[in-house]
Amino acid sequence: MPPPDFLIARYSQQPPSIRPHITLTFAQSTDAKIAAIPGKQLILSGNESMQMTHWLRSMHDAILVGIGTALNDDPQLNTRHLPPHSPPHNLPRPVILDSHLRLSTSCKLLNNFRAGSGRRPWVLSTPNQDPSWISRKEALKQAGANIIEIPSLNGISFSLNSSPLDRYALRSYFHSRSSAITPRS
Ligand SMILES: NC(=O)C1=CN([C@@H]2O[C@H](COP(=O)(O)OP(=O)(O)OC[C@H]3O[C@@H](n4cnc5c(N)ncnc54)[C@H](OP(=O)(O)O)[C@@H]3O)[C@@H](O)[C@H]2O)C=CC1
Ligand SMILES: Nc1nc(O)c(N)c(N[C@@H]2O[C@H](COP(=O)(O)O)[C@@H](O)[C@H]2O)n1
Repeated sequence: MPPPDFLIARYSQQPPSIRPHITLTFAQSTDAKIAAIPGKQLILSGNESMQMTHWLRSMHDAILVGIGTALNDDPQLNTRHLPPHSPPHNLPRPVILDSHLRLSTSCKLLNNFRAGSGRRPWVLSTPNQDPSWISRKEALKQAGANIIEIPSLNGISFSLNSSPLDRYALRSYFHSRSSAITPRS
């Protein structure tokens, strides 16, 4: 089963570009909230909206979240709400902004990767000589994460059109948006 026509129409209209295509999405309550009490995941989307999110995930190379979301929600960022398909639906590459390497080695993203049901997560972090950062880096690498070191200026200074990420040929990002992340243009 392909994605719904309105999504195919929308995404086939993209002009060829040297910049990656970025889709920014968030679910919002009727009183304009996107998150609840820290430490508690808030599910706002109904079934149809969630399915659309998962179709969008299947149509992008990567999905970007901040470490706050990774710690709070322990997300999977996969396409499990879509009907089974052979070959399987495309899974987006999880990309996590995490300067201090706070990601848990037992998070679902790494568990799924090790179980063969998710892509290897890429963790964007800030180079650091602190022994505890180095030891967390080794632990996360052992757990399956790909750690990409990017210099930091008030958070990771990533720019989706001219950053080290370009080297990895990701041409489309699905940004599950929190309030915090704003890429530099
Ligand atoms: N309703 C919805 O659709 C969605 C809701 N959410 C909710 O949002 C909440 C999390 O929000 P919050 O913790 O504020 O934000 P994020 O999840 O975006 O995490 C922000 C953290 O990411 C790290 N970071 C590194 N580089 C950057 C950068 N360049 N720009 C911004 N952040 C960077 C920083 O931590 P450090 O300094 O340690 O690197 C920063 O504190 C959760 O409750 C989650 O459920 C999230 C996504 C979608
Ligand atoms: N589409 C959508 N609706 C909501 O109500 C949400 N809370 C979110 N949140 C985003 O999806 C991530 C969870 O993904 P999994 O279900 O674990 O695959 C969460 O971390 C937010 O990025 N999205």
